[in-house]
Amino acid sequence: MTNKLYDTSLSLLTDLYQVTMAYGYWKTKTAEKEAVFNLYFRKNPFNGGFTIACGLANVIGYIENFSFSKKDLRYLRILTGNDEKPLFEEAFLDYLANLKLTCDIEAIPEGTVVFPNEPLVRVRGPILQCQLLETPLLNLINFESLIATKAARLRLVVENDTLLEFGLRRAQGVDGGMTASRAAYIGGCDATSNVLAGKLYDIPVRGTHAHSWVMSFANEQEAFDAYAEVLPNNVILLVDTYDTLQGVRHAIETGRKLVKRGHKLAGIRLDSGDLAYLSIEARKLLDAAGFQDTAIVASNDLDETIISSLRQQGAKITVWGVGTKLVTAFDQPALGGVYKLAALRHERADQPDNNASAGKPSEEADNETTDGLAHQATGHRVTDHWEYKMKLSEQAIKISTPGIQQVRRFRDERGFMADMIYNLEGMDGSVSKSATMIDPLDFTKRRHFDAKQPHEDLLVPVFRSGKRVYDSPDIHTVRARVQTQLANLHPGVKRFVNPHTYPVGLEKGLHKLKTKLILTLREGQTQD
Ligand SMILES: Nc1ncnc2c1ncn2[C@@H]1O[C@H](COP(=O)(O)OP(=O)(O)OP(=O)(O)O)[C@@H](O)[C@H]1O
Ligand SMILES: O=P(O)(O)OC[C@H]1O[C@H](OP(=O)(O)OP(=O)(O)O)[C@H](O)[C@@H]1O
Ligand SMILES: O=C(O)c1cccnc1
Repeated sequence: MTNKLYDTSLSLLTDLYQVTMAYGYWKTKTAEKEAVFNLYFRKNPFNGGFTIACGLANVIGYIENFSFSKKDLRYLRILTGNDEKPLFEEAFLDYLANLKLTCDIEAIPEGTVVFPNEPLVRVRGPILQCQLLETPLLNLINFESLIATKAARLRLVVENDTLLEFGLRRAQGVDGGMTASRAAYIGGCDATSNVLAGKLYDIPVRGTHAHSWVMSFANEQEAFDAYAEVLPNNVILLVDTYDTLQGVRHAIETGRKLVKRGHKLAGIRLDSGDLAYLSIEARKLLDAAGFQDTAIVASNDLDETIISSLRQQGAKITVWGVGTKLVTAFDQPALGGVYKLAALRHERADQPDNNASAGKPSEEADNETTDGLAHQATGHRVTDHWEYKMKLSEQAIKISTPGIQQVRRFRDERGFMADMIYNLEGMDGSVSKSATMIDPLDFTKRRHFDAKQPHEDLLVPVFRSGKRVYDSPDIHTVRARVQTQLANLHPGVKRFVNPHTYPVGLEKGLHKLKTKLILTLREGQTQD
């Protein structure tokens, strides 16, 4: 029930520079050079302590449908450079016409809690193909992860109350609305008002009515009675069109008539004014009239801060309708996910690697000379020779991590303890015996894990040589996963004000590899 918006190839849904670089790789005969790219973000959104991974199902749909149609190629053919001459030569367009994705892709399943600098997706394959996937992968993962995280924050605040997503009218266009509804449900909403999202994604749909219904009648009582008459099984009356507490009395009147007909007044909705005060007063009126089971729904520019405050004020609201601030991720409109080249495969098996060590994740790595080391890999290739790549920056946080990365999450009986990023290709099995994790921003901070420490590797195979090897769980399973994942997080990581930083570090061998590479690259710069 996912991906229906992406049942067609969207291979041109990318930045032009990806296509021009693809052309460059093709032209310089490096298109097939094997590369590894990691997709990760550097900072949790909303000044929070965690992020929810989301968007993989749509990534899978995108990749499975990937191809350049005749129409796509016709368009690329007419693109010109500064000199008005065609950008791409015909033979390249023929190459694209026959291009089939053959990448290996690993990803962290949707609904997993993730943290800065961890690869959420790792793409390994011909560099031209990896490059073409950068923009769409970022587009798909960044937005959905952002919205799922926002919804998860709202869920933390509303606890067991009902959370409805009402955002379509304020969403960023059609797709923004659709994917936001999907991600919001995964993050923790109970239902959406978006009917198409309900249909395509199997999300429960719910709703009340608008002020226009009330305004279209001679008076409020008539409007409520008429609504109850036509929809007796879904009576949630919006009471604030004229005078809220008077509106509650009118709703009670309609409720009495409903009860006589064997139905019930399911709820009233407040959409303006002081929601704490009005909900408390409305609750008193409803209870006094015997409508203890009638729920009070609230909406009006809500977000997790306002809801938290309303609950602290003793508001008697049990159903929360959240629109604009959820689907637009109002206080942080983008997750800053990036996609960085982390390794390039050497073509000749006996070629020494002058740029970096093998990044052995073991205690022994310390004792070895790492210069020019050609290492044995334990994966499906007998000998792999990788040149590790990284992007330097003056800001430590912006320096990318090299390597073919995997994330190992350690846990104890209380929940998740720490995540260790390690270099898979440098792995010689010893990481499963014991491992040392180093804080990337303070190398003196270390943690040791022995072989008995329960753990899980987060990235799972999704595509092998372009063929899908992973079935996305249904959306309800993904949604449930978010809650079990959050239950494993220390409360300090989940708090909104100055959250505790969940420990994410580099395995010792990878830390060494990164440090050495930084030094090599900086030296290279000064010599130039
Ligand atoms: N008791 C409360 N504590 C904190 N925030 C509240 C409380 N009651 C309402 N709010 C929030 O205050 C914000 C705006 O309310 P404001 O009074 O400006 O407009 P309004 O109630 O929508 O008025 P109107 O729609 O009549 O113009 C909304 O985001 C609403 O959710
Ligand atoms: O406030 P949001 O979180 O976006 O939730 C959705 C809003 O959409 C509807 O009204 P609309 O905003 O269209 O009109 P109104 O502001 O006049 O109520 C509804 O009554 C909510 O207030
Ligand atoms: O059903 C509702 O009450 C609703 C739907 C969309 C936006 N605001 C409210």
